[in-house]
Amino acid sequence: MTERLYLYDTTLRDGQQTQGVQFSVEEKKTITAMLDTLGVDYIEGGWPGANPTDSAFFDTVAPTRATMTAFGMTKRAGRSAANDDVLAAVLNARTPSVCLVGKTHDYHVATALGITNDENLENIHASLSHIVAEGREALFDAEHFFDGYASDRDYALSCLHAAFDAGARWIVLCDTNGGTLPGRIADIVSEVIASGIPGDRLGIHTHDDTSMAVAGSLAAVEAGVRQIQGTLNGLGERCGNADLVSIIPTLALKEPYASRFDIGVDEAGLQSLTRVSNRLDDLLNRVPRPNAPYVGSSAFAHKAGLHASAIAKDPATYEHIAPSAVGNRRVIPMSNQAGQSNLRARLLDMGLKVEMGDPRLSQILQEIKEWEDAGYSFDEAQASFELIARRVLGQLPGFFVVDWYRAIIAHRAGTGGVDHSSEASLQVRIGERVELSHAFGGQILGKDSGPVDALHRALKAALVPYADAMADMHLVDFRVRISGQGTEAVTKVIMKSADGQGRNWSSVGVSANIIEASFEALVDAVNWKLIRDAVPA
Ligand SMILES: CC(=O)SCCNC(=O)CCNC(=O)[C@H](O)C(C)(C)COP(=O)(O)OP(=O)(O)OC[C@H]1O[C@@H](n2cnc3c(N)ncnc32)[C@H](O)[C@@H]1OP(=O)(O)O
Ligand SMILES: CC(=O)C(=O)O
Repeated sequence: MTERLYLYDTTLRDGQQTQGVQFSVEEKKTITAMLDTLGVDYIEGGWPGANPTDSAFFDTVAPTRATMTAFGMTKRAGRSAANDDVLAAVLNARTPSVCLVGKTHDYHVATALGITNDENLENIHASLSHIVAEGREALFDAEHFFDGYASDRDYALSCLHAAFDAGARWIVLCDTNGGTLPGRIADIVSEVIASGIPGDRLGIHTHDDTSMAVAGSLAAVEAGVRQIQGTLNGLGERCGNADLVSIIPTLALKEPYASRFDIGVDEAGLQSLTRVSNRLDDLLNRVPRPNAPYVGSSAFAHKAGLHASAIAKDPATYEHIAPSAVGNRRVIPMSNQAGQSNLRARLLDMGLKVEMGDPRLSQILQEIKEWEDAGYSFDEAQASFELIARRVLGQLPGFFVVDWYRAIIAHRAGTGGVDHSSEASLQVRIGERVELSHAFGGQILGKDSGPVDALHRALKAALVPYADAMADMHLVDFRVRISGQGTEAVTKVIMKSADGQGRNWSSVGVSANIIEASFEALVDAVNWKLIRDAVPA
């Protein structure tokens, strides 16, 4: 018999408090749909009345399976709950559930609110009673509860009981400043339960300021709380909130949780997790964190030769779960840490079967190690690795040859605006055909782009017979790293590209000259795309 453990998502509220994150109404709706498909129980949509976006979101969002929740704060002192305009705006969103944050730390009551402890208790009780009287499910976010408990245990508890007695469905214990460690959270939760608020009326809301928000949430569950609040990808104020993308699979797949709790997320929801996490990054125009637990592109990447060798025998040797359970996939990257097992696995991924002991395997490994010695790195540039392997195996089609290229940038001070600050020309041969092209850099985020963009455009324009393949290819990330010092320094460029068919790939270029390194990575990226369109893997 499993017990219900409720998931409460605050990506659209605390997640929006992340520095640099500003969701539009449409983005909020997209995220709402993602969360609803994932299977969380509550979606905190924002603070109606606090800003036009949140108000418009609540006015227009489609009905959800999850309980849509509006967030606000307890009423101000000196007025009734019914006469508090901030509370009225929250209720006007007409959500089935309302979460109000209130102070529970005596220091904050005095310093931030400037009122007496009793006035604050009255604000909490009256506000939560008002929500309940309006027929809504009421939640109380007990702000700074753990710090308040350390400062004045009895007062902090009396704040919780004021909300509980008013009929709040959930009392959510917030580690607002993120400084409380998991063991302490567990101890305090046990004491709250001993004070008379049962665990199935308690929630936990942690922040990641000590990198332990997930651990703190799990400690609270073990001590008895039955609601966890968190955000997708750990978005949130300062260092972020507890990451639901880690919490969900941990609860669903790991003991003692998996057999004990029902978290309402089914197998399909769990398998959508990697896609949901990447989609959020995409909306935020962020590069997904490769080492994100469960869903990162490196979460199941086996770089070391010994690991890859054992993985080929049984993936459980170096994987804590099957990557497919969370919609992720296994990667066996190539690098100077690799042996023949990595190599054969990678080649197989590309559709190239090479028998163990084939001398070309050693030749590819040797070349990879020599290239890496010269500054390249293939574990994060699998497209460039594939081109080397195909060349050694005699399976690299000759799509085009670049005869020459030239890139220039122009800067004219005081002209009051330059149409194009970079341009590039090049000549390519495609069989017998010779194509000469010229392009200007475009605009990226409203600014003139650089010479690499101009080269990219010129190359795409020159590859006339491959126009269709080029049309849906674009650059998604470009990273430059300098290694070595002074005149010995080399520049490594890692270029990440994508196409309209949902493929992502990375290529590498190395040179003392940043344009040359970039162009090398670009040519690899284009060749890989042409191979894939000709030979889908
Ligand atoms: C821990 C958390 O993350 S809680 C969520 C916090 N989220 C946000 O603050 C984002 C949305 N906030 C806002 O848009 C604005 O702060 C608003 C619209 C809510 C309020 O704006 P303003 O009226 O201009 O007030 P301002 O933001 O300057 O200050 C907040 C006021 O609320 C009071 N207040 C803070 N918490 C509470 C509370 N729990 N109960 C009652 N009053 C409170 C403060 O004392 C302060 O009052 P003061 O102006 O008399 O000093
Ligand atoms: C309510 C909230 O976000 C906090 O206390 O951290």
